[in-house]
Amino acid sequence: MSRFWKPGTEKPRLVDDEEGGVLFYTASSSSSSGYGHASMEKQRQRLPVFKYRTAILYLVETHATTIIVGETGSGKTTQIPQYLKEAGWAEGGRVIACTQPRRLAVQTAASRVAEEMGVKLSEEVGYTIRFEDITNSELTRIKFLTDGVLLREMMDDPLLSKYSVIMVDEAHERSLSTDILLGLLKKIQRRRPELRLIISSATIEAKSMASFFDTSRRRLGRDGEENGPRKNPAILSVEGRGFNVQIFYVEEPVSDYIRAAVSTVNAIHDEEPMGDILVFLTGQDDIDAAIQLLTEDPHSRKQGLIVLPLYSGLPRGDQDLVFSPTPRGKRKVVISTNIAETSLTLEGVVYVVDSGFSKQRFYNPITDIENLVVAPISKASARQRAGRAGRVRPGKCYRLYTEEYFINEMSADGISEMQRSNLVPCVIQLKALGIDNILGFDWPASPSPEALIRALEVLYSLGILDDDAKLTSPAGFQVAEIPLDPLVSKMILASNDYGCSEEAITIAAVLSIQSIWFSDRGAQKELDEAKLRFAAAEGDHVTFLNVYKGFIQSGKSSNWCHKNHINYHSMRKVDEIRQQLRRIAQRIGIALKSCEGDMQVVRKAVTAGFFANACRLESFSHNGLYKTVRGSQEVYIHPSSVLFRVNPKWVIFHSIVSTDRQYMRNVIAIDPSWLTDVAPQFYQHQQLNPRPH
Ligand SMILES: Nc1ncnc2c1ncn2[C@@H]1O[C@H](COP(=O)(O)OP(=O)(O)OP(=O)(O)O)[C@@H](O)[C@H]1O
Repeated sequence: MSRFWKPGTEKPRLVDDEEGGVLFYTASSSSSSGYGHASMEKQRQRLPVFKYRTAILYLVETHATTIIVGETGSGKTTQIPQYLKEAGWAEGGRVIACTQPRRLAVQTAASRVAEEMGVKLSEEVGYTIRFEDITNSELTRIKFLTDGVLLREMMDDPLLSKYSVIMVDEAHERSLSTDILLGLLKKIQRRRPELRLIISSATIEAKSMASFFDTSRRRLGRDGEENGPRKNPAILSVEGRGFNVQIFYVEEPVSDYIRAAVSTVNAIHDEEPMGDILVFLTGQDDIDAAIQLLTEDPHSRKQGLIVLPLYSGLPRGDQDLVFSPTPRGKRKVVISTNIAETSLTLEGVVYVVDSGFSKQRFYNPITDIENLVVAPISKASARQRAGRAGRVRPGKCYRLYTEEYFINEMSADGISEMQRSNLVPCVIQLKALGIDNILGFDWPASPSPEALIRALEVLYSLGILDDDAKLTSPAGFQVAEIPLDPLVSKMILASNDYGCSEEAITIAAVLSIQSIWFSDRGAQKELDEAKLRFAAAEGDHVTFLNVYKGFIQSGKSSNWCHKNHINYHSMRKVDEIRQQLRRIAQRIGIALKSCEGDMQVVRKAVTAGFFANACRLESFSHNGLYKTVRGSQEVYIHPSSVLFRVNPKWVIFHSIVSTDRQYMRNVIAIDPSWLTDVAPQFYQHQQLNPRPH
């Protein structure tokens, strides 16, 4: 049996990192009083980055690119944009941009900076995430946004001309959008020497990033002298962090990280002084399981704990609870995915419990399947997670893996998303920005040629690229204008021909949020019954239409949602996204039209977008074994689908989740002849002939 170290029962160890220095520098005891009643301005001045204010402003002035590495919590995200503004970089109508890989980080950083500046969020300080623009084109001077949104802005303004400085924060995450953005910003710099870039992170490999941006040899003036700012990037290392974070490791590997996380939370609650706990698990399933153990299991339930989930699909109201102050005498436990890993400050958090895992995308170009799989995190992520403690007072981080594993086996940075994703969205984005030679694009880390070729092939079959691999006109340009996965956008475009754009837009809106169902723990039976009231024989997409229709007929009533186990906040969001998509559709020439209940045309429109995800029933064993038509991969219908156990012969799925098997989520029944109608180049007849048995 593995021996599980329990906090409080043995002496905590403060450990050294692999470079020999103390992993987390211990702040002097005077800092442990926290900021308490200090004024906001004093708080700002106590952050480690404050000592570097002049140096940062000097480097930004004199260098085209500045790379800033500073511990988590040192003040990079919240302070640097303010320093830039104070130094005049937002004068003359210019804007300072700060990008984040995650939506939640964008929202919280913008709120914090607005609060520190004493201004209303949406005016001088604002933010933009997909489907939510809290800025004012006249007033906003500091703008937080996801890197994906900044990429979209390039479609209207390829040189991003309104920005004076663009700070790419948390660059170590190497999200798909961050990498595309870095490649494009490097191009823009050549055309806009006055633009300044800041690349910041706690854990970035500064030297390789610097060599990527180093254009000094290419940019010498005629006489060999440099013009304007220096083209070789400056690297600044911000020393120090706010507060000490002690790191603890388990002595033996744990076999069940959910149970280990729960027992660690309970041990902290029993043994440690007050302070909230942030637990990192991998996804909603894990989180629900841990919450169930912490709140319902008589062996592990504790008094005085307020247990809250945090994941990207959580409705806004529930997310806000996480940020609300903890009532006196209680301890909040936030159980989160890696959404809380970077940039976030949860004020009451003193303890972090790190499972060592996260859900990551992995794409296989051979099978053409992108999976979300639970995989070990990198050292960079582990440091970010630990950095969520010790932000407003000293903290502790409990790692549910051994120290030896951390030092010897955990990879330093992990694999960038670019190298493990389906590249269809990335390729269309670059094409829309006029980058024709995708294979020759200057990537910070090159994607696999197979994945790129596969993406080109899919886009060609969708009619989005022509024989010269250029965007088709108008279809390719129209699809690129819709801020959704190109397969969903193609479905909307095709719905124009089938006369069902209203339905396709509703489906697209539902697919862009995590779930419209309210999954109350322990109420699975009631949820299943509620689903049956809306279930359509054609599949999940048509079921969504039934739910949306019911919601509208109820007058968008929260009561109606409650009675039907439907998440009211999600439906409000669907309605909002739907309105935005309708506006975009009209702008690009799609007629808004309903097919008035003719579900065959809706299914054809779905097929026109998702034909690459077609599957054929192979056998009824194990509740229905399917194989993908293109890659012959074994897949099953997910139990949450209305088609689970119904098993139509031919289906199309929206996405795959992997647990013990590969499960198709959001499934619709189709007629195989539609596949050759909508994508003759992709499907040759002979592939579709064998009958299921
Ligand atoms: N919402 C908040 N409430 C209270 N304090 C906050 C808040 N946001 C930031 N702070 C304070 O400002 C400090 C700096 O935060 P900031 O996000 O700028 O750091 P950072 O260097 O960007 O960290 P990271 O690398 O983790 O994103 C925090 O450690 C915390 O003390």
